[in-house]
Amino acid sequence: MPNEQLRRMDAFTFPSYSIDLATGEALFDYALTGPDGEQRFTEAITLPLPAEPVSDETAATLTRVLELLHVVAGVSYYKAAAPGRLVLPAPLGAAAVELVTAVYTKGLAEYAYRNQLPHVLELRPEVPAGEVAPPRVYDDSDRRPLSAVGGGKDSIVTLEALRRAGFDPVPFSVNPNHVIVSVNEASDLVPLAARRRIDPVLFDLNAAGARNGHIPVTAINSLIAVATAVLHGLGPVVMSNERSASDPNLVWNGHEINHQWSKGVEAEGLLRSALAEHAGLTEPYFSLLRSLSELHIARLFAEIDRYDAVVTSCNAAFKLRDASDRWCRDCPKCRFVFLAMAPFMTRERITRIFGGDLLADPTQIPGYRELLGVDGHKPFECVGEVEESVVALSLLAQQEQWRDAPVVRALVDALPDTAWSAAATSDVFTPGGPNFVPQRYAAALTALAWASLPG
Ligand SMILES: CC(=O)N[C@H]1[C@@H](OP(=O)(O)OP(=O)(O)OC[C@H]2O[C@@H](n3ccc(=O)[nH]c3=O)[C@H](O)[C@@H]2O)O[C@H](CO)[C@@H](O)[C@@H]1O[C@H](C)C(=O)N[C@@H](C)C(=O)N[C@@H](CCC(=O)O)C(=O)O
Ligand SMILES: Nc1ncnc2c1ncn2[C@@H]1O[C@H](COP(=O)(O)OP(=O)(O)OP(=O)(O)O)[C@@H](O)[C@H]1O
Repeated sequence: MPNEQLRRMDAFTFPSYSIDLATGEALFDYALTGPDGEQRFTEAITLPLPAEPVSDETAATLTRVLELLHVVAGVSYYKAAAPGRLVLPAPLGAAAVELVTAVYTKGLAEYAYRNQLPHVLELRPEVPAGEVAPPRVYDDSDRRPLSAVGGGKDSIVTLEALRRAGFDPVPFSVNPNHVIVSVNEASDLVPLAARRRIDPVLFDLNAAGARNGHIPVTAINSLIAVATAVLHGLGPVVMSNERSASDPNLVWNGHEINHQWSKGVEAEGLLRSALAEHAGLTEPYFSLLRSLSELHIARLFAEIDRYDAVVTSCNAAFKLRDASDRWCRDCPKCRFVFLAMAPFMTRERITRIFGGDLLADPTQIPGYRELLGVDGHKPFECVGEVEESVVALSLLAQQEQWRDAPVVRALVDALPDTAWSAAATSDVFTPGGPNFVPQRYAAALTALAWASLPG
């Protein structure tokens, strides 16, 4: 469909969805509609099948989770045109509507900002009138957790914390690539995987210049994980989303723009409430690392060495096409994770993990100046707060192995005195902020956190 016609689309709808319990394949249909006709899309998500056929009760709970997933996963296609109307397929309760509204507004905020589409931030779904039958209540809280694995340091810390505390986690990923497969192999745990196929029509439209941009992918992966947990009779989905994921990159037209919105604590709370209301799940989903800073997580990761040869946090390795093999060593995320891990590792170890030493390379200085708040705003990437970068730098400046590295020297000279005094009183190693970690899981993290304390 030509681009001009896409731009005239006035509504986004959700014609149907289906699940085949014999194959695990769910098909989600979407449509952009307007005066020139409609553009249809179908996304296919294949859940891993359990050994035994599922009961009617489980199938009913699964259906409820998939109803939420159908609506949430529509963001990828909505964004090709960003019409003014979002027309939901069926009545939903208040908590589910709140989730959907936030996913399409706050979750698409970076997209709205970059494409200069302020109406997206004000979008309100049209919800068909009617009652939603109450779901069966499903208490899953004491079952084996499903631990989402993204191949980076954060999910490795969670997996190890759960395992060491005796929770017997099941690693889970959507479309595991070679990095995730290697991380799972290194864990020696038996993983589950779901397949997600975005409609290729979207890529054709993108290539022809359709509207495009960032989407809240964690909300989608999270609901796929919850659906898998339900199907396999497992317990809560445990995520590895950190404290700083809740902090915006900037404010535009009075709205917070957060690249990581669906990793933040607001999204976590909304998802939990919607799953409780719509699917009857009592303990569906939480982030074990919610109260920790990225720097704190990096310190915990340094205590674990079994994944050194495989861990990869660089997003370039997770592209659907033309992915890098591991760390690209030239993006904000590589720069930040290197800076965050360096204070807690030997220079030889971190250079081995990354395949190079970023702090020895002066061409990295401009990128690091952004991370340290000297230039520009926090990059649109999964990176920690400026304060965390400053604290990491101050730790490096005190270490013989790092203090003369060209990048460390240049950055120390570039930072104003006020930054150093803020770093001196920083609470980056003090867990804090709201979280949804159940009591019995909180101890898992505390044990790992204590193990990493110096001395
Ligand atoms: C890997 C990556 O960072 N991709 C972002 C990149 O997309 P790119 O075109 O370079 O490559 P692909 O990821 O292969 O995407 C191809 C197109 O498909 C669209 N798409 C992809 C996944 C999906 O679920 N829906 C889609 O519509 C995508 O828009 C491309 O047109 O740039 C894009 C535009 O900014 C980003 O949207 C891509 O981000 C992926 C969705 C992704 O998986 N990113 C995560 C690594 C990521 O950014 N995670 C955030 C958390 C964000 C959140 O709120 O959940 C983080 O870790 O901070
Ligand atoms: N393909 C995936 N399948 C399932 N969960 C995923 C996938 N990719 C990321 N996640 C989960 O989404 C959350 C955010 O991902 P993120 O990339 O920040 O984490 P990570 O890979 O563990 O660590 P890092 O921040 O070092 O990259 C984490 O809980 C992660 O486990």
